[in-house]
Order: sequence, then structure tokens, then C-alpha cells
Amino acid sequence: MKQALVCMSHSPLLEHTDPPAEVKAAVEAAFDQVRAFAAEFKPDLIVNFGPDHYNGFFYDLMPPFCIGYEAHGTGDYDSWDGPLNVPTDIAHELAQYVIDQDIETAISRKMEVDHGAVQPMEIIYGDLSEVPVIPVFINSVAPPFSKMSRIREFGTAVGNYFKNSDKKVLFIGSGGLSHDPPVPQIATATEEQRAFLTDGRHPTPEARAARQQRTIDTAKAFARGEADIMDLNPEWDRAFLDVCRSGDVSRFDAYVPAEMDAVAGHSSHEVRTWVAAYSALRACGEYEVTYEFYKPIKEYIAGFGVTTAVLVP
Ligand SMILES: O=C(O)CCc1cccc(O)c1O
Ligand SMILES: [Fe+2]
Repeated sequence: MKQALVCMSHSPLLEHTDPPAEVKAAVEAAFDQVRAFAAEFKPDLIVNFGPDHYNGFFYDLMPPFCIGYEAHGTGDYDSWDGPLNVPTDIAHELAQYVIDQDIETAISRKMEVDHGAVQPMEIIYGDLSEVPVIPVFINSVAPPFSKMSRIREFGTAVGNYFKNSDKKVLFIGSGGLSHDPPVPQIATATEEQRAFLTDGRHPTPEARAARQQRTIDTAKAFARGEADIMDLNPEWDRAFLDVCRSGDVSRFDAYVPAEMDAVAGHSSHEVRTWVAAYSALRACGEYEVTYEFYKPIKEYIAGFGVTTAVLVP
């Protein structure tokens, strides 16, 4: 089989808060499953569908999705801050193919990817300088959002490009599930927040540290039941995982941004990266989910899901 998938939540709090030991152990066991899965599949190339949290993409120019020809980690929350090993020629051919399917993707020759995009690869590979990866940004925080059917069509186009490739491709989706971390919303932003959301790239070390501390403090308060952020929604999460497992990617179309905001939190839109990844895999054939982990983890501010999937012969 030439294609496979890993979709998993991310949280920059993994190294900054302390869930109960058995929760940490369960998450680490899930990570071990993913590492073993990737080691067995031995991809030649990763197509990494990742969100961004106003570290690489801002309202001065916010595309629905963007294919990276060259990319660099922003290093937020001590995440990868080096170059990614992007096969620019393949990224370019992929972008042209997607556009030829009447899906006008943006492209970047200098993409900046944050913790949300790189964490799965950090967990699997540790270092991001080796494994060839095409980073694909999907807007998951900054309304207006394209319809979920468009994300499915985008993922499907990406999958169709690789369907007959001689390379083994691992599709990765990073984010979700239900969660509402303290990311400012343009609709309720102060003047200062609005300026940050518009073009707040490359913050000072002090500004980045203050933002990160706010998130860490919120996570600790959330775990104590004292934070004023929306609760995680395990029922919504498990229903989403059921759709992934069903193999019928058209069922993703039913997800509506306004509803997701209301019941699953403003960052639940990160599941768009899963929708794109599962749609890319489904374009290559019928698939089955071979591993699924789920646990709502307040210390990580995440309905934390981890899945792997392969094509069925
Ligand atoms: O710093 C930020 O903007 C938010 C960080 C963050 C926290 C919890 C879960 C996430 O998925 C996430 O990205
Ligand atoms: Fe995130």
C-alpha cells in the first residue's frame, strides 16, 4: 500500500502541565503506537496538513489553505525552529495539480509553521530536518471559514495527485478535537489584539513568553475547574471519530463552523486538518482506521484524539 494516515491532536502543554500519571502514560502509549506505525510504513514523503495559531498566518493575508514550497518552524512553545525538508518541485507540481482541479490554493515559498503543524512530526521523528515533508496550511482559527465540503475537495485533490505516485506517502492531520484555548477572536478583539491578529508575526521574546504563560496558566486553571473557557465535548469528539472511522468522508460536509464554535470550541476547526487528511487517503482507496485513542484532557486543553489508518487491499 502506498498511502497511510496519522491524525492526532496537538497541545503545546505536553511539556508544561501535569495531568495525572495514568493520563500521561496513556498519551505516551498512543504516541508509541504512532511511532511504530510510521516506522513500519516507512514513508518516502509526508503531506502534513496543519493549522496555525497566528504565528505564521495573519489577517493581513489569510488564505483558506496554502501549500508550502519552503518552510521554517516558528519555534513557539519550544517547538521546531529550523527549516523543514520540503521537496519544492513536488510541492509545486502538487499545487499546480490542485489548481487544475479548480481549487485555487495559495502557495508559499517562505511558509512559517508553528507548534500545531510540527508537533506530530516532532513526536514521531524528533527532528524535522530529515524527513521530506510538504507542509499544507489549513486555516482553522480565523473566520471566515470555507465550507467543510471544500476542505474535503481540497484533501481529495491532494490525494488524487499522490494516488498513482511511486512514493509512499503518509498523510498527517494535526489538531482538535473539541477545545477552546485562549486564542483571541477578531470579533471580540481589543485594539491591541486586533493589531496582533492582523500582522503580529515575529513577536518579541517577551510577548511570546507572555502569550505562552497565559495559555499555561489557563490550562492549569481549567484543570482545577476555574477557567472561563468552554469545556471539552467528549460526545462531539467521539461522533467526529465515528465519522473518520466510517470511511464515508462526505459525512464531514455536515460540520458547520458556527455550530462547532458553539458546541466544540473556537479551536475545534482544527479538525479541518483531519478532514483534509482522511479525504486525501480516501481518494487513494477504501481505508480502515487501525488505531484510535481518545481522552478529554483538561491539562492539555484538548479533547485529545490519535488515529492511524491504512488502505484496505
Ligand atoms: O497558543 C495558542 O495559540 C494555543 C495553544 C494551544 C493550546 C491547547 C490546544 C491547542 O491545540 C493549542 O494550539
Ligand atoms: Fe492548536
